[in-house]
Amino acid sequence: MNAYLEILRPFNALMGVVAVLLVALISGNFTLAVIVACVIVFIFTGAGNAINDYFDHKIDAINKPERPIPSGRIALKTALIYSISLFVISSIMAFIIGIVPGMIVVLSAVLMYLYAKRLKTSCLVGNLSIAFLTGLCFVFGGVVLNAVELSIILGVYAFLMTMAREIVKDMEDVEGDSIEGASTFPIKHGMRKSSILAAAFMLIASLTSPILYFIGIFNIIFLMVMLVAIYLFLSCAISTLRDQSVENTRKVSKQIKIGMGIVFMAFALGSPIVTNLLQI
Ligand SMILES: CC(C)=CCC/C(C)=C/CC/C(C)=C/CC/C(C)=C/COC[C@H](O)COP(=O)(O)O
Ligand SMILES: CC(C)=CCC/C(C)=C/CC/C(C)=C/CC/C(C)=C/COP(=O)(O)OP(=O)(O)O
Ligand SMILES: [Mg+2]
Repeated sequence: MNAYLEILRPFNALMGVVAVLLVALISGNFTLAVIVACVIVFIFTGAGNAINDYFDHKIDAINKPERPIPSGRIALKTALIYSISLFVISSIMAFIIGIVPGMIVVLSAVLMYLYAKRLKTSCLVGNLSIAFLTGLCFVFGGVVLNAVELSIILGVYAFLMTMAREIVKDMEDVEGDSIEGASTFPIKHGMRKSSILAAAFMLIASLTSPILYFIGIFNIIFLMVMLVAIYLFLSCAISTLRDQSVENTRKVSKQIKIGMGIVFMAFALGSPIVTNLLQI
């Protein structure tokens, strides 16, 4: 894959795009602004991944040398200019949609930069920043599509599950992070307490998610598909509590991401448009 595309982590960026499309699908508000919002989220997420790799280049040279910067396929300064350019482009596009979307993107870009430069090494603050930005992805779609209340509800779930996954990722990176002098939750409070905190976030998000059916946002198909995701998240929680090894946390991190994909399908199949289509 081209290094300038790879550094954006296009799969993550597309997940952000899907989040915006889901808000459109669930709210039934399809306008041209959806397309612009999707492009903004793709570019912003890519910029966030690029600035993250820029500040991580030393630790990535040890842990992930195949990445574009440590492998020499993108020069360090070029990566910085590339990331900042993408933040500027996504901000300008957002202001074209409106003042509020523009302010959301600019403030998010500042938070993303601060996360990558400094916040990620501080206990829980880095996790909260990424989880907030991931949840804000839905809210950004809601602001553009005039479906703010719905998007906040979905954003809260994205926040909770991303918090769980970020803590698991910090457990996976505990060796490299401690060499770098980071003060992540696993380093400060140990792997056992980290596994309990991550499992708590997974359980809260999973076990409360059927509420979205009972309050009428989604149809019965949502509930059926969610049972698969809930089963996966519960097994991730149990696995993390049982085994805090790097190998197992790497496996759990991947499984949580798969669970997020299943939740995306539950949101789509459970949406009112499908309800009307199937007359259920
Ligand atoms: C139980 C329930 C309803 C959960 C909802 C979970 C859900 C739908 C989450 C959505 C998450 C989302 C919008 C993700 C966008 C992609 C993204 C950039 C997420 C932030 O990931 C940061 C992570 O550290 C990147 O690392 P990696 O994935 O290893 O590259
Ligand atoms: C607010 C708007 C307009 C959009 C939000 C769009 C989204 C989904 C933002 C999510 C935040 C984001 C860009 C996260 C990616 C940054 C990242 C890779 C964090 C993890 O970094 P590390 O802890 O270094 O882990 P890695 O090993 O994956 O590098
Ligand atoms: Mg990194």
